[in-house]
Amino acid sequence: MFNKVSSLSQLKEENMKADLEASLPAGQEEFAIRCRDVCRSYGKLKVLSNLNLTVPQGHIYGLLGPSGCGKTTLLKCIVGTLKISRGRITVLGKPPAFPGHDVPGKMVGYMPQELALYNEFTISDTLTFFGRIHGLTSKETQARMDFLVDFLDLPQKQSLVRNLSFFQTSDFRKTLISELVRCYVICLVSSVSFSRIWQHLVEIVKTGKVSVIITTHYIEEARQANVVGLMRNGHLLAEGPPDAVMKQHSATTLEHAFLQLCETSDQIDSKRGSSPQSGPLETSQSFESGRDESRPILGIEQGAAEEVHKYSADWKVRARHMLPKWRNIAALMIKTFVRMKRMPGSLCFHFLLPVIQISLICLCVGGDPKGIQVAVVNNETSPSAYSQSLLSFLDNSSVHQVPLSHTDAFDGIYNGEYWGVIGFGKNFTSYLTKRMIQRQVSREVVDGGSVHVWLDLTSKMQKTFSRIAFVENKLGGMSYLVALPIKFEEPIYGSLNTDFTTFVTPGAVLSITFYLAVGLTALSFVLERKEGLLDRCWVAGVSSLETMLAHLFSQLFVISVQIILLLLFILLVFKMPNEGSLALVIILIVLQGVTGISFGLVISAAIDDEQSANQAALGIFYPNLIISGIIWPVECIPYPLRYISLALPQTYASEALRCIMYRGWGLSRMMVWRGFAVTLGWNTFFLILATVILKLRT
Ligand SMILES: Nc1ncnc2c1ncn2[C@@H]1O[C@H](COP(=O)(O)OP(=O)(O)OP(=O)(O)O)[C@@H](O)[C@H]1O
Repeated sequence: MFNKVSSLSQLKEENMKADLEASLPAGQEEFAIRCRDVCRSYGKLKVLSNLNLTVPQGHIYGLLGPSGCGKTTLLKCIVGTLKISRGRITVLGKPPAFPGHDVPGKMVGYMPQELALYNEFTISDTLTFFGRIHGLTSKETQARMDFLVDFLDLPQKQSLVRNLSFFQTSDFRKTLISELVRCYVICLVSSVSFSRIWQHLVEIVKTGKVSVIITTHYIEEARQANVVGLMRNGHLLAEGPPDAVMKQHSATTLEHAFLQLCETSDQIDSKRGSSPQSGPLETSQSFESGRDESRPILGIEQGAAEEVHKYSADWKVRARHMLPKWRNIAALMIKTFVRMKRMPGSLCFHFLLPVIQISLICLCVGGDPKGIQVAVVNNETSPSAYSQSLLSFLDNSSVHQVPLSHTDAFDGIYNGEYWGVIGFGKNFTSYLTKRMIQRQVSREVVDGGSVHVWLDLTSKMQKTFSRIAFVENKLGGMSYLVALPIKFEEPIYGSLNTDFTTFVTPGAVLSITFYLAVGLTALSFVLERKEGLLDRCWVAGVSSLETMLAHLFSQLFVISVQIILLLLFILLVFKMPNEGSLALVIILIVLQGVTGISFGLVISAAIDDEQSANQAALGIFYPNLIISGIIWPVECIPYPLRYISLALPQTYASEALRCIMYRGWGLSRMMVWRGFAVTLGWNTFFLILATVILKLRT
């Protein structure tokens, strides 16, 4: 076993030498990281307070301190994913996130406390992904993969991460970063209790060009580090080699030394607190008696006054720094596709969901009602009576007529068995004839010559407005037949058979595409942020714009398949008319999908937990559906609300899609281009907003 480890170590050392053959830039040999008077707050909570820390080049630095003292915050500031409020940090000679400086980027490796692995990835997928974002060739990745699998005794490369044991996963995470990255500074937010991994890190720093900073709250674990920094309440109490720190405080363990330092710090605090002249404890004391911690340690010399560094970068370097890198976008897209491939059930569900939704709308919304039970009380018995003729006009597939006596009909409607009662008096035919022939008739004749209708307008009827409308229309139609015949000519647009489904479908297609896209993306960053994967990628040099574009492009693939299936169903299965350009129809739906993706990205960037992200996505669904004129015309919306409706992403777009599909209009018509313009405007706004939020939050 030992032989295997040492030969692997040799191989590893050779790899490291090859990787680090390019020497560090001049002036950076002394120290890897230097923090001076660093302050950082979360709102009113001051987490880092005038912190000074120095990590010499080629050392393992153990950053120790109790939970919540600010270790992770400090590491995030060092790797450039968090901005400091005050002070100065230099990593390998320049501040983090300085244009052209590869921190964050290939010079720094970071493994957060969270899992930071994709559970549905195999070991091979994981290494390939991280290798890609660190710019390794596939050959290099393969060599490192072989080393890791042997070194950690991992199962097959094709084993899923979720199937690894707890310890295998933990070791895999910790070693992954140091193994893959050709970096000069490695930051690990976790304890490294496994001796083989310590040994591994010791070998890495032996090259003299790599420095490691490890945070832990298990103080004794850091005895093996070259330097330790004891941290409390956001600043360092002491910094130095572990033996020196213990000797300084005549302690046998680091833990005792730390306790002693805490007591001293508390005493100084209380003394200062009791003296009116004294200020807060601004700078901490190092292990060298009386020495301010901001002064050099471990022989690193520094002038009495802090040298004021001025950094500048060429505009070309700045521009290159801002521009998205295709390599990173491609790596993130491939990652998303691999995840999709590993979850085929979920992918099929995403593809089929819009088809199921639009099919349900076409089948269940807007059609004619069937089998409505209506009681008929006809007091005329003659087969040639007008009442019989009028009843024969009713569509029997919709209205099921139940001939009953007056008492039974009313008992039935009171018991909820019938939707209505249609009644004819016994002299209906003769009175109706009189109404048609005579100029003036008595009230009795008017009443006896009318069809009497009693409807149950509660519950069922109210819930199904279209059915009421239908019943009223059918029954009302009988009076039109007598009094006011209307002939509908061939319509200008649409057909006489146009129903509610036809009106709803274009808006429904846009709405389904939009909301499924929101659903696909609203949780994307939330989950990745929670798992530490976003931090992990950002430290590797992936920018928020690249993350955004990668999500947009990969989700575009999913919505394209959804749109193709949707169109096949509405045009071929449900035979919705399309008089206009199919290309325009497709482009408008795709653009609405992009609006949904970018809105999802805004939610994802702004919100931290799944529940709130889900609530935000669901919360806007119904109001937007109602006031976008999708299920009922905008003209019915009362005025102040109508202005809001017109500004929404789907109101003009639904109108445009209806105009293209049913009127055959093109982009020259204002009602069409307005839908495209509003959609493009929202896309741009959401994408910029999501990028800005992501950037501000790092
Ligand atoms: N995003 C955040 N928003 C608000 N407060 C935060 C945030 N992240 C950390 N904190 C708070 O800052 C303080 C320091 O947190 P930090 O994670 O840096 O400590 P730590 O020493 O790394 O602790 P641990 O070892 O338990 O991870 C804690 O009180 C924590 O609650």
